[in-house]
Amino acid sequence: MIETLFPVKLVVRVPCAVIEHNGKVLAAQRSKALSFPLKWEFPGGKQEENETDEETLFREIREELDVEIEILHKLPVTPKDQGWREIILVPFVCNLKTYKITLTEHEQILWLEPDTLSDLDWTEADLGVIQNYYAYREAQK
Ligand SMILES: Nc1nc2c([nH]c(=O)n2[C@H]2C[C@H](O)[C@@H](COP(=O)(O)OP(=O)(O)OP(=O)(O)O)O2)c(=O)[nH]1
Repeated sequence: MIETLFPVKLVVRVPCAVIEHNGKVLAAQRSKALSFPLKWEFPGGKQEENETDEETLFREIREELDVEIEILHKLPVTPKDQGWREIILVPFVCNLKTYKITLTEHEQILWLEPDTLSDLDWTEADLGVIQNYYAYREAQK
């Protein structure tokens, strides 16, 4: 019998935050030292075992920005096949509950007018998040 082996693809769930404040949205630039160096992303990170999406989000935002956030809305999940693994971005539109941001991992952050988000060089998966965020904003009007 001929057996075909299908390698199991790693699936990585990554909750992330589209943080709104005073009409602007926070974009974070990945560090030079990480994968996707200097690309822009929404802060967040990989889910750990036994965490809910929300628990991961709050933990990662505390770790990366040292702030507390509240969730306003869950956007559609955005999968991105990276060949050897699949990233599933789980984006949440959020507000700040505390305001003093201290960066621990990112190169820099920018607060952008929503319309100008797509001017930055985002990771590929984020392009879908931005489109879904625009659709959410349209539906709010
Ligand atoms: N937090 C976040 N990660 C994103 C976004 N878009 C995107 O492709 N990613 C990818 C980058 C990372 O590979 C992964 C998040 O992992 P992480 O931030 O917890 O850790 P990492 O850079 O050390 O991950 P790795 O690539 O080295 O495995 O998801 C995004 O908008 N936010």
